Amino acid sequence: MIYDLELISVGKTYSDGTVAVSDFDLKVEKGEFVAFLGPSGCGKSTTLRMIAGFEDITNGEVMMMNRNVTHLPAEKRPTSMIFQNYALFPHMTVRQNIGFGLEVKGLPRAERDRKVERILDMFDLTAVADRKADRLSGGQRQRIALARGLVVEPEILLLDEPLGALDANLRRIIQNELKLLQRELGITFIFVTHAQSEALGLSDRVVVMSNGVVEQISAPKELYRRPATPFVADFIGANTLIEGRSLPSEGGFARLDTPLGALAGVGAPEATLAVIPAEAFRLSPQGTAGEICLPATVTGRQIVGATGYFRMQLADQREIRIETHAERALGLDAGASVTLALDPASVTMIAG
Ligand SMILES: Nc1ncnc2c1ncn2[C@@H]1O[C@H](COP(=O)(O)OP(=O)(O)OP(=O)(O)O)[C@@H](O)[C@H]1O
Repeated sequence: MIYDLELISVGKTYSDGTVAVSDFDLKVEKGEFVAFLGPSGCGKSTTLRMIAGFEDITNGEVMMMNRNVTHLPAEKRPTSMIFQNYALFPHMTVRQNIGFGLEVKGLPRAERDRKVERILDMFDLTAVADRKADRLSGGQRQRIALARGLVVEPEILLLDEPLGALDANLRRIIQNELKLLQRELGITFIFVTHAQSEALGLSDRVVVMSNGVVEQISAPKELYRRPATPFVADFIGANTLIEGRSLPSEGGFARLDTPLGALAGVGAPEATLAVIPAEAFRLSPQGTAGEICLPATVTGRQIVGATGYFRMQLADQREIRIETHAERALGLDAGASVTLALDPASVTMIAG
């Protein structure tokens, strides 16, 4: 199998001793959209810059299409990078900005012009092609940055929080455009973001990072349904984490002895942490066969249209929030005792 991009145990220690990334392994197929997601400072940008060739690699190797590019300068790599602040040249026109990369590569004038015109048309920028880049809106600048990255026809496009400077509305619009564009061109995208919804909504796979290490690499749905580490369980979605002591498995489910009683879920028998997504809790007087039933007390309730929002206290005093149909919420005021049912298939058991 030939991968577009392969990171083999890649690490980066800055000269001041900061370990920004350790042992990063990743294989990316042609045309995949991969997001690097994690809190500020977790090493996302450093990894992207190492892939681009803007940052020396301390350990490990970077391969692109079976070729070792670890020590290849940035301009010789089949990559192109788009920065959060777009890094446009303000005094150059849109056309000059887009053509700059081709000029650096030494393409003949006629070919350069042809490529630039084509991409201006594709990004709907022909009308503003002769304007200076600093006389444009955020959305237009964003398009220019994308056009500039794509005009050099990279195999891999690297995007470092490219939508970070846009307001929420424009961000949504450009997210859609970006996804369509990526599908259409079939180019591999590596996208850095700290916005969970952006990573889960746009990418084929998400790499979750924390403190310079990869926590999990999964498709968005899998990441959401089956977090593999306590960090991911806490960072993605709205989960309740309950620690316990492992019990023998039963009925194909791992089991834990917890302060709430025995819990069952999907995972290894030696797991010690139950991860319960907010939407898995169901208000039900007796549950159905095979479900786990937990007693709870209503501590707060709000009805908005057809939805009832509850705060509930579990037996170990922790508070959780659940949503249900408004009609089920009627009569359940603060202080009411209820039973919450849980399907063990929706619970994930992991090592704590
Ligand atoms: N040039 C540098 N010299 C020393 N340490 C650095 C340098 N650049 C980044 N770091 C450190 O390396 C770690 C990773 O930084 P990096 O910018 O890769 O994180 P990030 O996940 O991209 O964060 P953000 O979302 O804030 O951009 C941080 O601890 C950061 O302070």
